[in-house]
Amino acid sequence: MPLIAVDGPAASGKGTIARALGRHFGVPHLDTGALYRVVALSALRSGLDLSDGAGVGAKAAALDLSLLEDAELRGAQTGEAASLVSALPEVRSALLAFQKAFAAQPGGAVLDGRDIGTVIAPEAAAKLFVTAAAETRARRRFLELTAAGRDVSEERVLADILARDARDMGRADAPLRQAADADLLDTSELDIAAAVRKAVELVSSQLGRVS
Ligand SMILES: Nc1ncnc2c1ncn2[C@@H]1O[C@H](COP(=O)(O)OP(=O)(O)O)[C@@H](O)[C@H]1O
Ligand SMILES: Nc1ccn([C@@H]2O[C@H](COP(=O)(O)OP(=O)(O)O)[C@@H](O)[C@H]2O)c(=O)n1
Repeated sequence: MPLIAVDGPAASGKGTIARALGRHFGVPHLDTGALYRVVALSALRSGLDLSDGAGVGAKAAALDLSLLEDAELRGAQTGEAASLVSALPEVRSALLAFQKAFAAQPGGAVLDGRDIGTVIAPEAAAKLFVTAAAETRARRRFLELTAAGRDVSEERVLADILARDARDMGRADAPLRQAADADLLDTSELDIAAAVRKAVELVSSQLGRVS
């Protein structure tokens, strides 16, 4: 059964695509970014210093999955904090086993994140690296946040996204990068339906199937 890895920068549409791939191929989906967001939210609420590897690592080891439903999970502050805590090796190693176990399900799986094709599931049968122009990504995230009732400016969202991408690509432990065997999917000029169609086509071809 197919194991599919989807990576890419913030608001590129990787979650939307990964969810759709899960439905199309009939495999469960894991949004790994949400795990880092849960850790960030726990750390923020406990007043931890976000560079405290041991303290934040303990939050990752005792993952409070009820926070997946928290209203603040998708907020910009949580995303920024997630990008800070995700650079801590203690946090990455505490989340490794959970993600690897999800990927190893006998029925297959699709995971999206930053290091799925490179670290979590390098053996994946199909890999996509989803990207889009930074301005396009900022626009999408801005629309998403304002639809959720958040008061943000598009300029601020763009600045946050650029800062987060730089940190995610520049960290020593599992940096964001395209795996050598991943297909690049630029969604800048594609709406959701077209992006999903293209993703299904690329993954089907990697799996040696007709889409
Ligand atoms: N191709 C697309 N065109 C327009 N909007 C998109 C596209 N893909 C995703 N979106 C929207 O952009 C936002 C971010 O998408 P998401 O899949 O959550 O990105 P990521 O998981 O990469 O952060 C969501 O509101 C989503 O509905
Ligand atoms: N596999 C992953 C997934 C997310 N992350 C981190 O978690 C943060 C939040 O991830 P996310 O996927 O929810 O962010 P968006 O792309 O949705 O904005 C990212 O900025 C990364 O720093 C990671 O390091 N490794």
